[in-house]
This record gives sequence, structure tokens and C-alpha cells, in this order.
Amino acid sequence: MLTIGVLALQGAVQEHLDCLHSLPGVTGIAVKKAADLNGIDGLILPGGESTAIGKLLQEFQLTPLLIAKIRAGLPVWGTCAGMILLAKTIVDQPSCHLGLMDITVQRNAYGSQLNSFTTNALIPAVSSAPLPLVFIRAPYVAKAGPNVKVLATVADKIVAVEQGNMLATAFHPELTGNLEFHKYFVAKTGKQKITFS
Ligand SMILES: NC(=O)CC[C@H](N)C(=O)O
Repeated sequence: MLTIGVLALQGAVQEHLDCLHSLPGVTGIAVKKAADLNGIDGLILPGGESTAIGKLLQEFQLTPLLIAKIRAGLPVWGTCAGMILLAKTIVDQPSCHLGLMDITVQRNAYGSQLNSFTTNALIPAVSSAPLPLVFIRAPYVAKAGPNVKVLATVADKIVAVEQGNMLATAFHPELTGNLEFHKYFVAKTGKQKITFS
């Protein structure tokens, strides 16, 4: 059984847990405090509001611990606000949060909540069929370093990236009913014991 944590300070936590629980051989747990990080095989940083999540990480003294665990190789996947938390640089902001991924992100890059949209894209690394992508006050990657693999672009903007043990998507696979991205991340935890049909 693989255990995947979902950072549960704010945002779309339950939606990710529901997706994880629908995968055979996978259990999802809500991560609220340092002790919850023990024994997890991977961690999802959900969408929500990156400033709020960043503040709560500081308040609960989780920032240095998370940085250390991810640097040590803990597989992590940031969705939307989670992508912003992972970024080394945030456009027009003097500081970052975890600052681990070699990407520059533009927050709210598509406008306000009203400009949220859904589209489909083929992401060959993840699935042979086009995947539904939901963008909600989403960021995009304005710049990616040489060690960053671009997994997906939409209208020439980078929206999914991978760097070693880190995966980040500007969109929300947990809101689509399509589990391909969750399967991809679970497989990425390195324990390929699980093969999904
Ligand atoms: N859906 C999301 O996670 C939105 C992210 C949010 N706009 C932020 O900047 O933190």
C-alpha cells in the first residue's frame, strides 16, 4: 500500500484525497502537522491560495521541514497554488515560499475567477488520450530552467513541468474525474509495484 499525503492547511484537499482513494493500492492522508509527514511515499500540495497556504506553513513551522524532505527526494506534486509554492521565483513578488523548483511563475496569469476555463490537451508523458484541464485563477510558468522538463503547454504557455522528484501543474486534475495525473504521480513515487489497467 502506498501512502500519499495531501497538505491540508487550505484549498482543494478532499478532492485530491477522493482521487487517491479511488486508486487501488493507494491511501491518502491529510497532512496538517510535522508528524503527518512521517511514512508518506509522496506529497500533494493542493490548489487554493498560495499566500494563505504559505503563511500557514510558516505559522506551523512546516516550511523548513518540507524543504528538507523534498530536497531529500520526497516525491511532491503541486497543483495550481501548489505550483506557486514550489517555484523559486514568483513574478512581481519579492520572495518565494518553498523555492525548490527552477521555475518562474506568473500568478493569476489568466485573469480573475471569472476567466477560469476548461480545455483538453494531449500530454504524452501522462496519457495517450487527451486530458481535461481545469484552470481556476491559474498561474503559468513564465520561465523554466534547463533542468526542468516541460510536460504540457496550452496556447504556448507552459502549464505542467517536472524536475526530478517534483511535478507541478497549473491546472486541477482532481476536479475532472480523470485520474491519469494521479496515477502518473503515484507511479512516480518510484514504487512501481502498482500497475494501473
Ligand atoms: N486554483 C488555485 O490554486 C489558484 C491559485 C491562486 N490564484 C494563487 O495565486 O495562489
